[in-house]
Amino acid sequence: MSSEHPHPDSPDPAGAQHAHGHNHRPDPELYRTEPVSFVRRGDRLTTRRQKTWDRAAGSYIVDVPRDRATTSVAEGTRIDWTQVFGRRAPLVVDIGSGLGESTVQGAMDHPDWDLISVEVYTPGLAALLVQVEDRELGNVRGVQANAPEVLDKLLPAGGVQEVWVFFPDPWHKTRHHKRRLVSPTFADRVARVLASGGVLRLATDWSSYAVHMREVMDGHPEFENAHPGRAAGPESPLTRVRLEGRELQVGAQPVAPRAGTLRAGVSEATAGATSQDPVDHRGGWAPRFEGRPLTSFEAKALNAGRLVFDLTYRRR
Ligand SMILES: C[S@@+](CC[C@H](N)C(=O)[O-])C[C@H]1O[C@@H](n2cnc3c(N)ncnc32)[C@H](O)[C@@H]1O
Repeated sequence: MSSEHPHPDSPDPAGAQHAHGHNHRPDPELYRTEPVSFVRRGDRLTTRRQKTWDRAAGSYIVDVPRDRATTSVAEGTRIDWTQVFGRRAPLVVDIGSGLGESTVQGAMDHPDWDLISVEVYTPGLAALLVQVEDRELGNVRGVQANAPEVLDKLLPAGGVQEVWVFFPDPWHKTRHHKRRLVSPTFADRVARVLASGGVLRLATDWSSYAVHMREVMDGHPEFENAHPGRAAGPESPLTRVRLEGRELQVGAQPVAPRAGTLRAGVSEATAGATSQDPVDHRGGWAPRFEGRPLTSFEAKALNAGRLVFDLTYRRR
């Protein structure tokens, strides 16, 4: 997957620089009120995916009226999911579904659920369609649109059972943090669509993003951590990253060493650590979600020595 996904931090994303620099290339995303969390990438499909797309997109990719950008959702759009799936079933929304592995796994494990893959990347959705056809899954649909707009405009208040955000683009550079998908406003959006008792599942292989996610979600009044205090202290993956210098091989940019007892090279990732105490006393990390397949993307992170942080929050 990563070979198909150029790292969002490598090229300067459209708009992040050109909007302020001397190169005034128009940015089609700038009309939006918030920076988007993705960079549009090549949409070229392999022959198999193209054939599948041509045959199956009409049935499985939900038709979304657009505003200005091709990934936008026009104001006033409503979707009747009962009509789309032909039944009323618990809705699970996989945001930034990549090549669709988690969606497909969820659909196979829970034929009684309906799964919605939200992804802007056409080859990802085409890969999803290949699996949906191969496995004859009737309980999956794809939506090709910007996730915050999907949450606001296409999903009913209190109508969703689970929202999954697995390995969102990390946006390492400080000036790009505003592009991170998980933010307080994102949490508000998820809170609106989740039913009471519904669940938000998060996973990332970057400790700085994990700390940020935990900060945002622990601070949100509508959510409670499903595993408060779990894996704190020496058990915490965060403690291990801090002490073992596991993010030395960061691809995107060199990580800044911190002063004090932390090993040189431990990143800003380490946000929240004091130079005296690298131990994560708070914990709250969830066990690995068993419904999350090991994607090639996650395998690559593990091979690079990074750890994976799972978080689960329940809507009050
Ligand atoms: C790093 S990949 C992870 C894919 C998958 N969840 C996994 O675990 O392998 C992140 C994906 O999120 C998608 N994405 C990022 N921002 C998005 C947004 N605002 N709306 C929809 N998809 C988005 C990207 O196109 C990319 O495919």
